[in-house]
Amino acid sequence: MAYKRIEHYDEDVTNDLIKNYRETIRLIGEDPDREGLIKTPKRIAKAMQYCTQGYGQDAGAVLNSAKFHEDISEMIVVKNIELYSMCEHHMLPFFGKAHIAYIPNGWITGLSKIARVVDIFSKRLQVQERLTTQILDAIKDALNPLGVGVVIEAEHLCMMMRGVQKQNSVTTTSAFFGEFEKQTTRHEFISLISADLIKRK
Ligand SMILES: Nc1nc2c(ncn2[C@@H]2O[C@H](COP(=O)(O)OP(=O)(O)OP(=O)(O)O)[C@@H](O)[C@H]2O)c(=O)[nH]1
Ligand SMILES: [Zn+2]
Repeated sequence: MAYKRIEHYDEDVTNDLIKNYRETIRLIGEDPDREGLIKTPKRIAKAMQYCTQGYGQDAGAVLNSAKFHEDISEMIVVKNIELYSMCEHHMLPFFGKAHIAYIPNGWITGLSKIARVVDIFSKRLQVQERLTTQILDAIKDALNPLGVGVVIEAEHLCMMMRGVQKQNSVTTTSAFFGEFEKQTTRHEFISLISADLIKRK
């Protein structure tokens, strides 16, 4: 699958979504023909396609598009990569930060490509755990590195604005492969990101 960015919206999908969101607006007791709402179904249709554009994108192709041969065996860390995703249970946003490290094995990738991979898997309906392992697997498969570590911290609106209504909980998920399964390597990575972890009073 080629790496593509959505620069236009699929007309048929947009028209079908507009019909759906007009109906949704009506079902929640609003008037879809009210002046302030008249363009809303189209806005949501575009926003939803934007927020789920990761389905049309291939993380492996992105990582391979800027892959360079380098004999480096030290840890590379890209931290504080902001992410916005939607939980697959409520289709409400969850958002936070990803911290990613890998130890190359002859190949490195462009730093921005690591952040692009986060976007590709975030812009789908997700659970935070699967998002974490998908990022890990994509880097593992594309670069064949000695190790990969991924830590994601996120706040889930489905736990904040509804449901259990906890405003301060932060969910941390992690996935480790290869060298990062060893405690020393894992500790080095965690110590490099520890100052950046989300703090709560
Ligand atoms: N493991 C995991 N759970 C998530 C994630 N996002 C949302 N959830 C949870 O998915 C669960 C769905 O539970 P259900 O009982 O089917 O749904 P619900 O009745 O709306 O649950 P409440 O949110 O507790 O009101 C909830 O516990 C959510 O907190 C995620 O990324 N990972
Ligand atoms: Zn949810």
